Amino acid sequence: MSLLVQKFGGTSVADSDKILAAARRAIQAHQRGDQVLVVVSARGHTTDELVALAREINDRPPAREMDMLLSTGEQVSVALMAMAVEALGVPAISFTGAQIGLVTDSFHTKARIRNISTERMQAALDAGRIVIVAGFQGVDENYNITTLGRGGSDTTAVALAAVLGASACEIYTDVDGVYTTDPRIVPEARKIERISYDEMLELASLGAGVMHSRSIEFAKKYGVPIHVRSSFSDAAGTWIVAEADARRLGVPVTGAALAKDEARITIQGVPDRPGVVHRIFHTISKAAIVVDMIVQNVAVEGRAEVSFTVAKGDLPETLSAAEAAAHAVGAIGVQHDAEVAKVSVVGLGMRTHTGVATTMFEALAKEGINIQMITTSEIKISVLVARPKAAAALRAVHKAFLLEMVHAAPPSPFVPGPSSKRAMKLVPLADPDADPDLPQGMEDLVIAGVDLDETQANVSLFGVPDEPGYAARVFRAIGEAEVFVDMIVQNVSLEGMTDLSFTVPRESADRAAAAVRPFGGGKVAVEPHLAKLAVSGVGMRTHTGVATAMFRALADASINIKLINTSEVRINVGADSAGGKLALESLRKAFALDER
Ligand SMILES: Nc1ncnc2c1ncn2[C@@H]1O[C@H](COP(=O)(O)OP(=O)(O)O)[C@@H](O)[C@H]1O
Ligand SMILES: N[C@@H](CC(=O)OP(=O)(O)O)C(=O)O
Repeated sequence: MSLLVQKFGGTSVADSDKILAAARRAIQAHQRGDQVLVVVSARGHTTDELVALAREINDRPPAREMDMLLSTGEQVSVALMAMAVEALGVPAISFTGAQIGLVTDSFHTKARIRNISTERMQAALDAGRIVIVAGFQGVDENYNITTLGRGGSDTTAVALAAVLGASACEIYTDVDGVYTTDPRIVPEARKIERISYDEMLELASLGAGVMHSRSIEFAKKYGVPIHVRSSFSDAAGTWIVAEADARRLGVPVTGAALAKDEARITIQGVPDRPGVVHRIFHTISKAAIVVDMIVQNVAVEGRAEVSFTVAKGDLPETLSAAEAAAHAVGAIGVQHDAEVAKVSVVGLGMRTHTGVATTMFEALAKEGINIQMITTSEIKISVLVARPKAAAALRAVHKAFLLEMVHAAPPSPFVPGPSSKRAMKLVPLADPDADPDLPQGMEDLVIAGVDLDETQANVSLFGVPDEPGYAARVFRAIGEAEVFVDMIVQNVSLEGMTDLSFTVPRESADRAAAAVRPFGGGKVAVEPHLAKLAVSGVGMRTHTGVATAMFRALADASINIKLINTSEVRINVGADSAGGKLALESLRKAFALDER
């Protein structure tokens, strides 16, 4: 008998009819012979209403009391859902997070799961009941109620599927799957039949609100297939699965996303020497701010510009941290823009297709949209644009990659394998016999590897005019010279001019330099010996300290950082090749230690 986890989001339990409809779905699966565990969120906009209510009373409500309050939304839902299932004639039992021993750390309003006890749920399932669990909540070691951060019910559902060895985790929502982009902004968006964990992780963090990034990290770590589908229809939705099951040949881009509420901070005139980048991000991560797009390009006259983005709401705190950091490292100043948005494309196919960046930049150029910043990773390209242009930029990019067509012919439906105990061995909390080599908490960071690539060269083009169409023309010329570009970094322009850096295979560096020489001020620099260092793993974004730890390890080895780009699953740094091996050693040492 296999076990199915079904999660119903706020929109799917908004009123009593919807609760009854969700209960019927759970019962259908139960009647097919599955054991069924249901995770529910607070009804409709309950959580938002509770947040607003708290703010009416106290504009800085204590985080512990906030969790006490917010967790009530899900408690209402589980009770009603259990009543609905019982009303339809099937035995059910509801549990809060505390009642299933979902133990978290004590970071109120953004707690991480450490451990879950399966006994009580398993006993109820074995007794033939449908088990209903409150999403989004847990309890710390001292029995304080905690919540997992907004959207956290997805994480609860996937975590329960992981520890119980469910055959799949179904996420029921108000759309019938993951779309090529947000269908509210681009009505031509198409449903994606299958997507890999890494692509979904990128899309989720880049703005596709349909799934919570942390839940995908869980699914990847524990191998849980996720099926995102509509609560209001029986149509197959989107399967989020391992790469081998998701690959689509011939398609470079799987989806596009928009993060609307971003703010950009630039630290100007940062001295180009080892340790400086580490000091900057250490100061910012100490303020518990999640830094997103980090861009540093090659220094001019011993000074570089370091830019990064944060959620707009975090801007005031970030600015004070950035100003302190700038002062500490002897930078010239801090500049910011609160009116920016990030548009990204994601696809496994980018690893093998050339010209993806050019297509994206040309689509934006055609709409007259200026690209303020560029950063890339193996499977994504992100650009920063002015917020009022964001929706038009997303539509243009979606169209350029023919995303309204590529998913029209669905592959055969994914069939999950039999239920198996895929869960990693979990160490009981505070167990004196715990194996120090195993993660202590389910959401601990897992570093998969540290790599050194010494085959690349860096090409920088200085004095590029900051106007629409430039990046498109430059990368078209590189494409025509048949050069495969790996990392692209363009920092924000401060005086109407910007610099563009990119990495290419060493043997094609001169060809690339010749191709871009006609552009900009014509000043091109080739750094033929670049060491590209990468740290990859699961939890890189949610554990903000990873980039900082990487920069610290490089600073300790006196390695100067020249280029940075980050993604959900990887942080890449370009450094002087002379120190490559030393840097690799230093990183290996740094990440052998458990981060938290
Ligand atoms: N790429 C995407 N595919 C599907 N939906 C998306 C995407 N990007 C954003 N969305 C939005 O996410 C919404 C569903 O997420 P959410 O409101 O959190 O649901 P729930 O309350 O069920 O958890 C959809 O209504 C859709 O507008
Ligand atoms: N109710 C919580 C948790 C959650 O995950 O909700 P939903 O599944 O509706 O996104 C929130 O609004 O953040």
